[in-house]
Amino acid sequence: MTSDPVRLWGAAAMLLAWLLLCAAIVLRRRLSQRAATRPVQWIVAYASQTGSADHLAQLTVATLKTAGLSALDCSLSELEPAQLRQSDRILFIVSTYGEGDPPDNALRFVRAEMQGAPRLGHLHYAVLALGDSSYAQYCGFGRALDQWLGACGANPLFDRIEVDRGAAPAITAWQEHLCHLAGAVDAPDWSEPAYADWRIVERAEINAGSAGEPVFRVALAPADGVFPDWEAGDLAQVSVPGEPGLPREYSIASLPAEGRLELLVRLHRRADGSHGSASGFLCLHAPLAAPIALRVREHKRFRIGENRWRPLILIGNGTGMAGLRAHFKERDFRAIDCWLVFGERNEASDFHYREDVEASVAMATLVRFDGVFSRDQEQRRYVQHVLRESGAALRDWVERGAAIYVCGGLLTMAAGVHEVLEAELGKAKLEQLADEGRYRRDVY
Ligand SMILES: Cc1cc2nc3c(=O)[nH]c(=O)nc-3n(C[C@H](O)[C@H](O)[C@H](O)COP(=O)(O)O)c2cc1C
Repeated sequence: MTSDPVRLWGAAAMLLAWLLLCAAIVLRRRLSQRAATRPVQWIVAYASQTGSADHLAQLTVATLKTAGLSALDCSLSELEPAQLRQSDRILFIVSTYGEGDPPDNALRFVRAEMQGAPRLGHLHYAVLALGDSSYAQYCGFGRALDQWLGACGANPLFDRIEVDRGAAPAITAWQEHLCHLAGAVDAPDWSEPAYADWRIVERAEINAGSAGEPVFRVALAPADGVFPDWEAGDLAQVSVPGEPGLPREYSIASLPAEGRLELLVRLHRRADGSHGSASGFLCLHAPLAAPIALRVREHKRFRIGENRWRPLILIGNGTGMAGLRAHFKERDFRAIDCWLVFGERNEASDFHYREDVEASVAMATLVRFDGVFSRDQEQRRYVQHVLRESGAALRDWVERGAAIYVCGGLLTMAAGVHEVLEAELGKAKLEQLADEGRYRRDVY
């Protein structure tokens, strides 16, 4: 021990310096930890069946980020209970399906959250509801969600905006609110890709003698010969002359490698006997040489995506064969099991793409094919009957990792198929498959 005051002061100074250094290190680490765990400022939660809400969510996030804010998008089912209870800003972009029902990727949220009434007084939110005013329950899910959030005490940033069939003014109104919230001056360009001129290269009625309305196979090619890229599952939007701003969407049945874009179009007949404007145009009135305004729309939720190496169960009816054909055609290039269940009225007249189905069966791409023709026997029989009778096979395929793709009429097929899948696989399992992107539907 020393009693020399100079040495004692020196030691004290060194100790102080060391303590200060330690404090600085701890403080710096704390600050950087806080920065790393700082919650994201904006969450954009979407619920989408055919990708429009999903696409708008991505644009919304990009706009917020451009203004220097932190933002992330997720599907409503991916929104964690803690995120809902802790975030103070969430933007909801949701569409409506069925008869006022939520899209598939909102089902978990509806069951887990909307049955209850968590206290959300801290939350500021806005709802962009996508819908179609020709349905009785216009924007039904968006309205229900908005009402529920209000009842839980959440605070609307501005009134719900409803978008009727993608109408541009409503989307512009949403953009303006966003720019205001983000403190941005210039609204970014959200315009959709332009239509290109296409021409019909072949058009044929393919169900002569059918008990149903005529179905046409319409093959198109771009006027400039340059095919855009698309994938199995994607959609073609056709702008009908005289009806700008209301494009009609059709599942694309072919792949770019085939050198044509094929659609299956059922000629729609109205109650007064006149033809639907879009189907009448494509099937009957559009002259073969005249330009048709068309653009391809990516349909992420019906693409193969993460399911590329999984066995596939393809289920559909009627013109839903279009979306399924693109998927099994693509499989011809890869040896992975595919099971197709297709329903129509009569085998003789309504077996769309018969040659392609038979070719894929011969190539063993389709290791199982069930054609279910409802009127070929006394008792009406539909795809859901085959699925019910094949419960063990269904479970086995899903056990082996299969993904399920459903394309066709909602009321004429998909609702019944959904019920059978729930019964055979279990409600929780089907929900889990939907969450994992292993149950995908393109229904209309
Ligand atoms: C089978 C089917 C059922 C629909 N039911 C409704 C409905 O009940 N109410 C509504 O407002 N819109 C309804 N729509 C329209 C969709 O909500 C609308 O097309 C929306 O823009 C789709 O957005 P998404 O691509 O994000 O799923 C329905 C669409 C389809 C194909």
